[in-house]
Amino acid sequence: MRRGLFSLSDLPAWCVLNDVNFVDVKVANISGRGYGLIAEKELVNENDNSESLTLLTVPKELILSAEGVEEYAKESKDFRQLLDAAGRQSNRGDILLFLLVQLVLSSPDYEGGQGPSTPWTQYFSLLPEVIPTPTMWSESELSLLRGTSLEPAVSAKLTTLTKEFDNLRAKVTELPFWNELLSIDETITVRDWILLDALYRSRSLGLPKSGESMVPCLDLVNHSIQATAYFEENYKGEVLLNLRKGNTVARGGEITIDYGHDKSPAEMLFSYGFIDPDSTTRSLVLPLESLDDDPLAAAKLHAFGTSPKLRLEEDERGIPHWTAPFVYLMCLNEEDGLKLRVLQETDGSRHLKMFWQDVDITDEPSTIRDVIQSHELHQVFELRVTTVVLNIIQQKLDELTDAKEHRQGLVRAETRQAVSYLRSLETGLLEKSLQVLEEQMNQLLRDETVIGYLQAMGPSENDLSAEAANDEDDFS
Ligand SMILES: C[S@@+](CC[C@H](N)C(=O)[O-])C[C@H]1O[C@@H](n2cnc3c(N)ncnc32)[C@H](O)[C@@H]1O
Repeated sequence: MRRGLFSLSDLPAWCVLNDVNFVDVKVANISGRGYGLIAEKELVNENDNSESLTLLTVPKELILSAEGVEEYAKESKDFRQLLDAAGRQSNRGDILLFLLVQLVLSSPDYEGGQGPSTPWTQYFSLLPEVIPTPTMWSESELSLLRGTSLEPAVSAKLTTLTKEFDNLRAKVTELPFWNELLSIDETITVRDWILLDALYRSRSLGLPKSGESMVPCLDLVNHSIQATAYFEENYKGEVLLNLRKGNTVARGGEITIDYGHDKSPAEMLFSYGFIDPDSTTRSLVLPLESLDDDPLAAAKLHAFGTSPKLRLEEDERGIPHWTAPFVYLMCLNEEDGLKLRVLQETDGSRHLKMFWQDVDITDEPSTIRDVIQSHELHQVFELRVTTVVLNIIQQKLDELTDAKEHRQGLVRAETRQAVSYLRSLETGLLEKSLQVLEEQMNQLLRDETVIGYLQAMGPSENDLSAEAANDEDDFS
């Protein structure tokens, strides 16, 4: 659907009308970052200054939160109908529906009849049409992600967004206005839904009282690890942007906030469409799949409860560490002491229970790593686990280095640059992790219990251990 027009020069009047107050700062174009906030004069907040220096105040009524959505539903019967038909599953989903309404109300194609506009209706047109997040990339750009940890995440997200949009269309068939826009005329397509999701993901923030919300004007502030400002929600429910203590911003200098310095490079690119080399932790997350020949695979996945992941992260000394509690479940079986049982309650309901040596770990499946420590064969278990993790990392590294660049189609220079940075960070982390795991494996292979166990297993198992680092098997 065509977007409405609302330029930066219209913003001051909108702010006056809606009680948004900028103090000594203004919105400007920032090279390579879209809009951002800059100082109109030198801003100083001394360390010992007990008063916060507030640069922006946004009234509670403008905050787009779960409460804000409900307020609008009270004012607009049409929106309430839409929410009742297709919403109330999650705060995010309801906010996306609110944004969908604003997209329609603010479009030059809109011919009226859908209830009152809100301050957001006009403000929506100021928001970018193109967000650099991967869900909005072209096929050629997406192909650059091949082998990275982001490839499965983006593909899964696009599948979810398509399903959400199809669901939305199915749920509004009884609402003629929306049915026409979404299904008959197809004026609104899945591309619009992807845009709304990207806007939400890249511009929402967690407020202490209102929860995950979008705050107009505060969402124009860019990120830096050396952030000069921070936001807060005061007792009146207003959102404030304050200069940090001990900070000075020169006239014309940009005011920034910290979007979160514990995010991995892939998460940063996924949520915001850029990687800040200074602010990302050296980490990556890979989805885990059960071992092909594990007869208990489905039960273990069910008992684990969440989708299993392998996380690699470098500490401050640059040493990589891995966490993947599910790999312990992958490598343990009945004969080791892992039991999965379906228990029937007196009311007839059935539950899957998981035990390690008769200790019930159903509620805390991730504690498996700790509870096996006291077992006499725990070094043998560690060897299996290390072998599996090592194989996963080796395979990922091969995928990453084997992926050939697909040169067809348009690829923006900034996208190519971001992906190439991501690839080099992930390659480095995988290589380092591999080295550490190989050392761990060699140490385990020198352990007396492991040696004894492998000898007892006979020559074939022994040969296996000698080539463990390259082995596809899991020793189980
Ligand atoms: C909350 S918005 C900030 C305002 C935004 N620049 C605009 O024009 O509306 C977040 C988006 O700003 C851009 N951005 C913020 N900080 C950035 C940075 N340090 N480097 C590059 N882009 C940045 C990214 O496109 C990100 O998705």
